[in-house]
This record gives sequence, C-alpha cells and structure tokens, in this order.
Amino acid sequence: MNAKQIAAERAVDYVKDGMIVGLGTGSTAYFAIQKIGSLVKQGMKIKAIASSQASDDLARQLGIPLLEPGNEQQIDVSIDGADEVDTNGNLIKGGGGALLREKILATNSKKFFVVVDESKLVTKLGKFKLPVEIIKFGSVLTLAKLEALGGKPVVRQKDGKDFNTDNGNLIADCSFYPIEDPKALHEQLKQLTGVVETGIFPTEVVTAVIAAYASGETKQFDY
Ligand SMILES: O=C(CO)[C@H](O)[C@H](O)COP(=O)(O)O
Repeated sequence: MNAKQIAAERAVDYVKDGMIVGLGTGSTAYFAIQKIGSLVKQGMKIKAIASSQASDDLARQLGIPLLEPGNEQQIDVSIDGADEVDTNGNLIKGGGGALLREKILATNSKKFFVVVDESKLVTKLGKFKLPVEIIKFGSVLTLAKLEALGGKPVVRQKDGKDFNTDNGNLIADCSFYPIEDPKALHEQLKQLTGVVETGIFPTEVVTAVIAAYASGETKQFDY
C-alpha cells in the first residue's frame, strides 16, 4: 500500500454509519473514495457530496449515494488531499483545479481531514504555485492586479487550451513563496474583484492532517 492510500484509509476510520461525507479530489482522495465505496457495499448508510465532476463520477461508479446538487446538507466529515501543508496546518490546495467546491465542502463540514504523503509537508507555503480561481470576464484585468501584488500569475493550461474549472472559470497559478501569513494573503487576494477563491485553506478549517510516510508510519496532526 502506498503512503497516499495509507493516509486516506486512515481518515475513513472517522466515517460512521448514517453520515454525510464530503469527497475530495485528486490521487489521494481517490483512495478515500474507494474505501468509502467498500463501506457502502458492506451496507453502511452513507451519503456523499463530491467536490468535482471527477469525484462525482468515481462515487457513482462505486455505488456511493450522492446528494443532488443544490440539495446539500451539513456535512459530517470531509476528506481531501492537499498540495502543501505547513507546520501550522495551513494548506495550499487546487492542484486539480477543484479548490472552490473543495473549500465549500471543507468549510461546511463538522470535521475536515486532510490526507497527504510526506512530500506535501513544508515549512512555509508557496513553492507549489498558489492556484487562484478567477472569472473569465475581465481576466486580463484581474491578472494585472495579481501581477501588481507580485504573484506572477500564469493561466493554467490543459491540452493546449486554458484549463476550465467545473465552475467555468480560469485558474491563475501564482508565485508568492515564501507565504509568511497565509490568511492575510488569502484575504488580500479575495478583495480583488474577479477573484472567486484562492487555494489557501487556513488552519482554522482543518480538523487534522493525516500524513503517511514511505516507511508506512502515519502521524496525525490535530488543529
Ligand atoms: O486540491 C486538490 C485538487 O484541487 C488536491 O487535493 C490536491 O491537488 C492534491 O492532489 P493529490 O492527492 O493528487 O496529490
């Protein structure tokens, strides 16, 4: 079992019968969704909300009952990966472009577990370019504002075209390393009209980070 799978499955221990679960996105969340699928097959009554079309598709294949979009309810537990986790439990997310829906789930969950392998643990955030979701309308102007703040934004590409989020927006990948005060940077960026959301998840929204190491050891950091 690889480290991502170990961390993800450990977090699924927090999922109990009757819960509503938020499903993250990415290669680590994938293992959590698989495990939740096996719990459903064993007869556990779980309902889920997915943070992306990809995770929605996977959950459907596995027979996990999904709440209808627009009919979401308070979530008991969300489980998701991260691109970076600093020593205080602040995160950068959005490497898969799902940061907005991921943050909606994380901030509406009683508990939010972050599952990572050790490669994601950093002292300061920002070596991983910070994803910032921006709307297409006026994007040149919004990008200029991000540039003026020193973010060196680059519009994410996929298959030779601008990457589109599930919400029909663009992602500007920004360089702010080292991010000394993640919450302050997030708040500054959110004030720019045209910015929908940033990939900074402040430690306040995190219940615990479960990190797995190549040795097979896991550590849980509670916040
Ligand atoms: O934020 C995310 C997607 O928007 C992912 O959780 C993040 O990119 C980590 O992905 P992975 O588990 O594949 O390394």
